[in-house]
Amino acid sequence: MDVREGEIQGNLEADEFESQISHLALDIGGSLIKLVYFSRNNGSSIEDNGRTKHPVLGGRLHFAKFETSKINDCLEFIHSKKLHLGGFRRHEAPASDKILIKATGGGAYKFSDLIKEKLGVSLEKEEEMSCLVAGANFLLKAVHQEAFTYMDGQKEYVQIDHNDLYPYLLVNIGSGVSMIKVDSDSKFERISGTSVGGGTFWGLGRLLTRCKSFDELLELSHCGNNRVIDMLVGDIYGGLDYSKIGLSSTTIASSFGRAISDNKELEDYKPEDVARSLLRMISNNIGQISYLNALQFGLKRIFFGGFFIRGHEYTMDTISVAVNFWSKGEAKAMFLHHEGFLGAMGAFMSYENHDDGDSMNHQLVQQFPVSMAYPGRKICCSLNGNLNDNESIDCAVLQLSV
Ligand SMILES: Nc1ncnc2c1ncn2[C@@H]1O[C@H](COP(=O)(O)OP(=O)(O)O)[C@@H](O)[C@H]1O
Ligand SMILES: CC(C)(COP(=O)(O)O)[C@@H](O)C(=O)NCCC(=O)O
Repeated sequence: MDVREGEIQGNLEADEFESQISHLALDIGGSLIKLVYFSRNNGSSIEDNGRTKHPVLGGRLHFAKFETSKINDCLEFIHSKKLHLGGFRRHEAPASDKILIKATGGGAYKFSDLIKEKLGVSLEKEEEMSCLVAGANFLLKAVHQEAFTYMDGQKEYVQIDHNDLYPYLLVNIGSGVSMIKVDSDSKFERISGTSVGGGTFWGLGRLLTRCKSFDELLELSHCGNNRVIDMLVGDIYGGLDYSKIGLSSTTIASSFGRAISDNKELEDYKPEDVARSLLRMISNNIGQISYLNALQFGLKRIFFGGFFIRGHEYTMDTISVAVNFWSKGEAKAMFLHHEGFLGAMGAFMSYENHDDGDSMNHQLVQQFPVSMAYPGRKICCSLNGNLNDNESIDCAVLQLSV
């Protein structure tokens, strides 16, 4: 089981916690299942522009993930915490079909029957790209220190100007990669994608290194040296730079290229060198394709999400260098703290489209200050802004009478 928030009960006693859960959303991807859910604290009230007082549900957004291949563990987790009761209700439906949980990703289709059978709830499917965009827009606007750059070991938070966020390119590196041009809160287009993504890294890495987990593979790549396997420009040019076309002797000329002439077998290479080379190849390639798409559509800002990144320094550094190199410093790679939860967050946001006569008559609002709640949304979540240690985030639900 790979749950980021094993520690969620740290905030509340289990019983208390379970009774206060509302709104569970799922993103069931090719590799991982992501969960976002809201737990309530005690109510209070805030004023809307100093005039109307609205009741407020203080609470927390929680984030958790499981491997898709271990979906039964995930369903058990949901069941044990009674998270499945946190959907919306169709009052007119028969008892067995009353609760709907928002879900996105291919698994919302693939596992719909299994979830119905095990949890007795139906899935209300939300389109994956819309959810990614809604989640990214929301997190970028609502969470302080959501976006950052990473280059040469330096992490720098990016202040998001709500009036100058669009257009941008969203690159979601999940099992595969989707590239989405985001023009506004509601306008976007998936402009490209590549099948060489996180699933490729993990799949090939597992075969080549015999690592048992993704994190083990990432860790291994920390201490590897890609030069042992990659063919560098210097290997071809007798140690020289190829300055005429701007390539230094240390630039990779051909990923894994040395393996053709070394007369070695796979066992002769250190797994850490293989892992390093693979990570660099995939990250570089995604960075380059992303930049080319950004160039084609005149986009200067590129946000990278998806769990391939995993907050891993070397991955981010490689992507940043690729974007910087190809754009000659014109475009910038930025990363998102909630990288892999964009789709689940977007599915969570889509509860705003439902009025079940209960807790959906509300807005999740920016508590401080209220005016930052962005318009045109019933749920415009958030937050004091800061993330705490267990990755859950404080937020407030403003209950509106509609
Ligand atoms: N614990 C993990 N198990 C498997 N893959 C992981 C894990 N952590 C990170 N990854 C990487 O994240 C990718 C999945 O990212 P994600 O954004 O969840 O996409 P998807 O929606 O396709 O599951 C995997 O292909 C792998 O590269
Ligand atoms: C099919 C997908 C949208 C599914 O999303 P995922 O589970 O990988 O996050 C994604 O894998 C993808 O965009 N693949 C690349 C396909 C292509 O454009 O060639």
